[in-house]
Amino acid sequence: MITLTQVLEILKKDANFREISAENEYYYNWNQEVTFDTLAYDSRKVNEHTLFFAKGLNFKKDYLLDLNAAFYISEFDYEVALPAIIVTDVKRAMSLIAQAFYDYPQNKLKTLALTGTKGKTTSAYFAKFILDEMNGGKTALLSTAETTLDGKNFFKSELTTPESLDLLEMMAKAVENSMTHLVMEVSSQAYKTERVYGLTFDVGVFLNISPDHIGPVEHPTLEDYFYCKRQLLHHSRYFVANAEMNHFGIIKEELLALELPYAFYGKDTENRILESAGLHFETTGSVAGSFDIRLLGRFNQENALATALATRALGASTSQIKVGLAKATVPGRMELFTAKNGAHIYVDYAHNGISLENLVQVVESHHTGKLLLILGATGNKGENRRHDFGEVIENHKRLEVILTTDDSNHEDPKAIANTIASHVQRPLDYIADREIAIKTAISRTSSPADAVIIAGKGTDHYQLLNGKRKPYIGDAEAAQKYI
Ligand SMILES: CC(=O)N[C@H]1[C@@H](OP(=O)(O)OP(=O)(O)OC[C@H]2O[C@@H](n3ccc(=O)[nH]c3=O)[C@H](O)[C@@H]2O)O[C@H](CO)[C@@H](O)[C@@H]1O[C@H](C)C(=O)N[C@@H](C)C(=O)N[C@H](CCC(=O)O)C(=O)O
Ligand SMILES: Nc1ncnc2c1ncn2[C@@H]1O[C@H](COP(=O)(O)OP(=O)(O)OP(=O)(O)O)[C@@H](O)[C@H]1O
Repeated sequence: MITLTQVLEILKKDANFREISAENEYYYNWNQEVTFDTLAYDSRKVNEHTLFFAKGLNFKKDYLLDLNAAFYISEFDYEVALPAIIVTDVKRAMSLIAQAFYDYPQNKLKTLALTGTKGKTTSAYFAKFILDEMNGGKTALLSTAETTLDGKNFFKSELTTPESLDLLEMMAKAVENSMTHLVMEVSSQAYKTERVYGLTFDVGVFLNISPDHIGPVEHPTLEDYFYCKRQLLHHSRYFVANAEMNHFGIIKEELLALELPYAFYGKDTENRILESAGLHFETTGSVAGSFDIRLLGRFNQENALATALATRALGASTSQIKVGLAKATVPGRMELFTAKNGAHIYVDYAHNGISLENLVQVVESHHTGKLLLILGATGNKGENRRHDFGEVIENHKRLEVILTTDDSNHEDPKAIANTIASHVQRPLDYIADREIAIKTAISRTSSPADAVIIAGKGTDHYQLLNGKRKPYIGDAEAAQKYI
């Protein structure tokens, strides 16, 4: 519960309050106390005691007409019967009011936030497995792949970082469920749209940066994308950063200016990977030791080192880090299945050129036999991926490729496949049905030297076709069905 007095205090303190607008008059104070028992940003989820947030690009005045709520908060006076609290920034207001409404759950959890272009989900799972070793399974997790608020039940997330209202409600549930730690991914959009406004994390991690999420609905430029991600530096008590990432210089300068305690990793720092083999690596520095992980690839060892440093800052011992990392699996990221003939089937979420290149390189270096690739490209978005995928296939002549459907949406999957194939000199197969494509690829393997890479969908159990999500068995399930 929260009162109108508390709401106005929060907004005034944040220099976000403009006025209350009611019945054609403006007020700085309201002479009657009001108690709100729910907060909502969806007009379909209100009651007469709700404080409603009118926000969003697609918000319509119609949602407020005849709305049975107590007050609404907005940047815009819609001049409707319902009294309005007018603010300069509704999303900031939503975050701060939600924190008070849920009694500041962030202060009752030790929080670890991860950002970066690649590796957030993988590192978030690594961190959860390590912290679970330390706290006996009391780590809540908010990731692109899955969310858990009790450490046992997992559900699929809609956004990488939820809207502040949902986020604070989830944090409060985690506290109610006796969780002691929360690991979460913080996307650049979260900072751009104030989903984490007013939150400070115990540990922040910056994994890497490369051009991504640049476009009309996300970030106008790489500068904006990077700047938004760097906001995590300003909202962490301790920071871990990859010294090998692009533009690391400014991160270092910014951290020094903030006088924040930090750990850097990568060459030319004390925290380095010394020796690295398939699933084993050795490190030097504050978490020196030898570690095993279940995911191939040097970048996953870097994710593991970043996570080791971050969880160390939260009190994890080297042995807890070792055990956690050795146990960690990540849904849809380098999931490995072994066929009866010994061939390895890799299911990975890689859905752009860079990720696919990394993935293929890793698998190629571990398999001397046949290398099959199941791949499609999304329709009506990321069109340049078709060219990038073509380049990867062209660069790796050993790949035997079966092109297939991957969220073709309003486009023809065959036409998408033809565009990928147009960038490749050799012929590629095409099987529209993704499950049959997977079955076919597995049937073409014969020994442990062979591998099938199923790229793109990761944990998705749907195909986006003609604007609708149609049920799909899932890559991992299809792999297990036919091995
Ligand atoms: C830019 C942005 O933050 N967009 C998110 C935001 O949209 P918005 O605030 O503009 O709201 P909107 O969808 O235009 O809808 C308007 C409002 O009308 C309300 N409504 C609607 C219908 C009705 O009858 N009554 C009503 O009140 C809705 O509840 C909503 O509050 O709030 C919506 C939920 O309230 C999100 O679904 C939406 O995510 C969009 C769709 C999205 O996909 N965002 C992506 C770009 C994103 O955030 N991605 C990052 C990941 C990036 C990464 O991988 O690194 C993420 O964190 O997920
Ligand atoms: N540190 C890394 N550097 C480069 N590539 C990586 C790294 N970690 C993971 N990848 C690759 O990127 C893919 C996505 O990994 P993951 O889901 O962990 O990242 P993410 O940051 O959550 O991604 P997204 O923002 O696309 O959801 C993996 O399937 C893997 O191929």
